[in-house]
Amino acid sequence: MATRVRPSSKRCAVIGGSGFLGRHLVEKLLDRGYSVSVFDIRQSYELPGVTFHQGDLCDKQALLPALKDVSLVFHCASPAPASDDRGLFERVNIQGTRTVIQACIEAGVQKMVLTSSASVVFEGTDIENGREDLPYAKKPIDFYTETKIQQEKLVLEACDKDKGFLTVAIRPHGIFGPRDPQLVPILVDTARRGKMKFIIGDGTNLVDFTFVENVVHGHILAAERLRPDSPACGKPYHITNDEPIKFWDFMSEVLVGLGYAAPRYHLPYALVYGLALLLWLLALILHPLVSFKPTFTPMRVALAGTHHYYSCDRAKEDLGYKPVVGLKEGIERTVQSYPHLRQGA
Ligand SMILES: NC(=O)C1=CN([C@@H]2O[C@H](COP(=O)(O)OP(=O)(O)OC[C@H]3O[C@@H](n4cnc5c(N)ncnc54)[C@H](O)[C@@H]3O)[C@@H](O)[C@H]2O)C=CC1
Ligand SMILES: CC(C)CCC[C@@H](C)[C@H]1CC[C@H]2C3=C(CC[C@]12C)[C@@]1(C)CCC(=O)C[C@@H]1CC3
Repeated sequence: MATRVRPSSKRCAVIGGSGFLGRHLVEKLLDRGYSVSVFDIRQSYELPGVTFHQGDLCDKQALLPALKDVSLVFHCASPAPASDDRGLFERVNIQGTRTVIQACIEAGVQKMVLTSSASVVFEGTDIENGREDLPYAKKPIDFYTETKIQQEKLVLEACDKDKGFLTVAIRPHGIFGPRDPQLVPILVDTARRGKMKFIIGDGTNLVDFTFVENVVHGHILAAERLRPDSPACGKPYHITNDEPIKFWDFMSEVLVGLGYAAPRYHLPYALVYGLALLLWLLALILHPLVSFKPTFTPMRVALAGTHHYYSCDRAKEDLGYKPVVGLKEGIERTVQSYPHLRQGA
């Protein structure tokens, strides 16, 4: 009689493992003795101990070989929020996540950890010390957020102890660190174009920025604590640095660290948000004729001018989470890692 080989608990797959967070996660998993199978639409590096599978996660047949003999799957793939492409977000984050779940069940995967986002509850207005029981945003701020909500619901609803398929979602916020393709590069590009002179609003709004290694730590704890008797089954967890900082202080520290001037002049929030909305609408209407991508999108302006910080008490209680790198050290290490983005480089 053919016996099915039980996948090793130290063999895992990282979907989206070529990305910023995914690669940091892969590196930490290797350090901890896991062997890793990466599935991504592109291959961005090579590492001993990692098997790469290149393909689109919407294609179940392409996914299955990457999940062979794997007991644990991390799903951290998503199109970049800046693409603002509704069709792409729906295809990858919603239909693609359905396919990932089906493929995991078919391949006998036992645990799945989704990288969701704390933004699933953000509607563009203040959130102070938000807990996981806040309702999902009824009016999500953009297509990215809208599809992250659907994605998280799909994954958490798929948790089924009887079938032996356990799921959990990690909701990070404002991830930063070495090799981030988004936050620091966009910030520096905006500064180089002379557009980082202004503070939107009064500059006192508190925000979470989370060093990438803390986000990785939260993912691995969730995976290792996820068992049929664990409170983590089918639940979302905020993972932050647990050190909310003024949005504009964080921006200034990064800018000054890289040799640029800190923003100084204040502009009223409502005015900038209104202009950003107008530009976004113009870009949408004129899209077939002219293509332009405004830097100050309504989403970025809302993130820059409101409080959005979250409690990670639930992760502390259920997962034993505690940040492993403080904000000050995280910022220093990030700034050091971008010599090519320094002023004058
Ligand atoms: N960067 C941030 O501040 C935050 C990110 N997140 C979430 O964290 C996750 C990772 O984000 P990052 O590492 O920042 O992004 P990233 O863009 O660096 O990585 C995403 C990876 O997904 C891959 N991918 C995209 N579409 C795919 C497809 N159809 N099939 C296979 N692979 C595909 C990309 O090639 C890329 O390597 C995402 O789910 C994102 O929504 C959540 C909160 C904050
Ligand atoms: C032009 C400036 C006003 C802002 C420059 C920095 C921004 C690019 C970033 C500040 C907060 C960041 C953020 C995200 C992307 C990059 C920022 C807008 C996310 C939208 C990434 C995906 C998420 O799930 C939530 C993040 C919130 C914070």
